[in-house]
Amino acid sequence: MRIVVENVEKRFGDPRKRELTALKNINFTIAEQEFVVLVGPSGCGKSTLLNIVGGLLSPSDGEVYFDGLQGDKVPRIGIVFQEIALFPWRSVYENVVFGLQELGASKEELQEKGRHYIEMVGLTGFESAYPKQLSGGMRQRAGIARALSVEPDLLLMDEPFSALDAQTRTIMQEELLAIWNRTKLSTLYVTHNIPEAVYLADRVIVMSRHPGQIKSIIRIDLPKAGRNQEEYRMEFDRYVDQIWQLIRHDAQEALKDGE
Ligand SMILES: Nc1ncnc2c1ncn2[C@@H]1O[C@H](COP(=O)(O)OP(=O)(O)OP(=O)(O)O)[C@@H](O)[C@H]1O
Repeated sequence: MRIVVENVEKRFGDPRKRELTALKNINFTIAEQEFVVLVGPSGCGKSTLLNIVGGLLSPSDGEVYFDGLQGDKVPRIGIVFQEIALFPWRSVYENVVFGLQELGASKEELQEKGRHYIEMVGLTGFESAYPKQLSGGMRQRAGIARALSVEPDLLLMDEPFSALDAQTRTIMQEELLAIWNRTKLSTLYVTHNIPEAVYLADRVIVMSRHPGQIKSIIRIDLPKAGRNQEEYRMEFDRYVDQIWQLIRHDAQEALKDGE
């Protein structure tokens, strides 16, 4: 199964007045078990593209399809946003199994999968806690468990750690990689943070802005586990620098435009 994004274009606004072309000529694929990261300056259309891939927005032109999905099965998509929208009146367990409940899972399945994914994100013991009793990092973990619990064909993550402090963010990146190594889900991940992209990605899609287009697609040829170790430091930094050089000009322009 492969996700194909073909000739996607997105225009906002009234065609009779001034339209904004947010995305133009977007073509890429996400292979089975591939972790693809979108990076680019503010306003280049990362979130718009993620929402189109997730079916939350429709493209003005082009299409997104799941190639090789069995029969006429509807793809399952798990989404994690920057601010996790947990239901405040539901416990961690009730939040995590929410999607499964919507899909009509049996009570046994809810319990089994709830336990499994809560354990996977390190929240065992907090099943009955409510979101307001959790730290920001724990809330993100619960949101990740909720997205995983439906066992999606594609996991979408839009800046999931950007509201966290730097230390928590580093820990969460490591944990996400460990979780990904267990689930191997096809993933599309949006971030501003270039080292985060190099740390997590099989491939990084670098975008430019006005209109949002793909500037380059870079394969990160470093072992997935341990790429932050000393022995890979030089290659890691070279990737970070290569991506920064591609983004730098657009990022400066975005700053001038106040985006
Ligand atoms: N609903 C909308 N109506 C009109 N314009 C929109 C809408 N959503 C996004 N845009 C515009 O489309 C462009 C891309 O926005 P988008 O939020 O996708 O960028 P981004 O790369 O995710 O930005 P950031 O990194 O700052 O979150 C921007 O110029 C934005 O103002």
